[in-house]
Amino acid sequence: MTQPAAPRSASTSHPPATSVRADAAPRLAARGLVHRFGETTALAGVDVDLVDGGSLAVMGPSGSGKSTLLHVLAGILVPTAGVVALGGREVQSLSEKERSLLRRRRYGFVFQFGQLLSELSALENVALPAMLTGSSRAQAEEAARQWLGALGLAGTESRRPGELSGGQAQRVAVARALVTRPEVVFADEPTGSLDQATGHDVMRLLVESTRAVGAALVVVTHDAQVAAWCDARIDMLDGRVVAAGAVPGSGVGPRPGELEAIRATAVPR
Ligand SMILES: Nc1ncnc2c1ncn2[C@@H]1O[C@H](COP(=O)(O)OP(=O)(O)OP(=O)(O)O)[C@@H](O)[C@H]1O
Repeated sequence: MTQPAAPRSASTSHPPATSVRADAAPRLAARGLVHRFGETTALAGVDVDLVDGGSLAVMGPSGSGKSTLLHVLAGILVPTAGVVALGGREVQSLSEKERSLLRRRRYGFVFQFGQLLSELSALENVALPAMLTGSSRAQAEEAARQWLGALGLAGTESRRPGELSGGQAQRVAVARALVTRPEVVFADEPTGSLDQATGHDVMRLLVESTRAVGAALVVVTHDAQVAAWCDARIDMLDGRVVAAGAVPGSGVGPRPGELEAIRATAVPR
């Protein structure tokens, strides 16, 4: 087992920040990422490796480039320079349509405000991505029902987002992100709208269930306690990684029975 080390300061020649397991080939690898918005350089040369089952927190002050990094890694933005490779295949040269398909089929997303569709039930919100990637309605709804159960939401299937608490809505968002068995999950301030206890509950489920399906996770957060749930963390400033390292003693593991329920869940890739 990898022994966690204290975060270390990064030099200009530091190795890529990685979501731990130095021996594993990265699922998503980024090298030399630069992104400019006009005169503003949001990313000034960032290297990142995300490994299967690993989790990486991205921290830093407002304007340091965290969201831009997430958007470039996820293929929402095309970098001005640098390379992003998923499973060894470069993605930044794909067409807009191909990147859109990639995001739908191989990535999951969790945002600060779950962005659930208000007119759909919790079950329909979770089933929708599975249907969009080719599952029948019956298959998708069965997978959605299992995910909702695994995340402690049995009984909420028919409720609309407006009838859920903030924590329940974010857990539905986690289920929706994972129902397609993505390879990488991107979360931007996933607990930003929640109180601390509820936020920890959501982070625990997000980290453990992402790990259980073998996906890589990247979490943008302002909150060091949220980052502490991840295996590793990078700190950004002015578009650069200024510190990178493993997070000591991260996570406390799932509650009894929870991981089994999660493992038994989800539609095949
Ligand atoms: N669409 C855009 N157009 C122009 N400049 C942008 C755009 N998006 C971000 N920027 C600029 O790029 C830099 C990095 O922004 P980014 O949103 O990535 O930072 P952040 O660390 O995520 O900030 P926050 O914590 O406030 O969300 C900032 O200077 C920001 O003003």
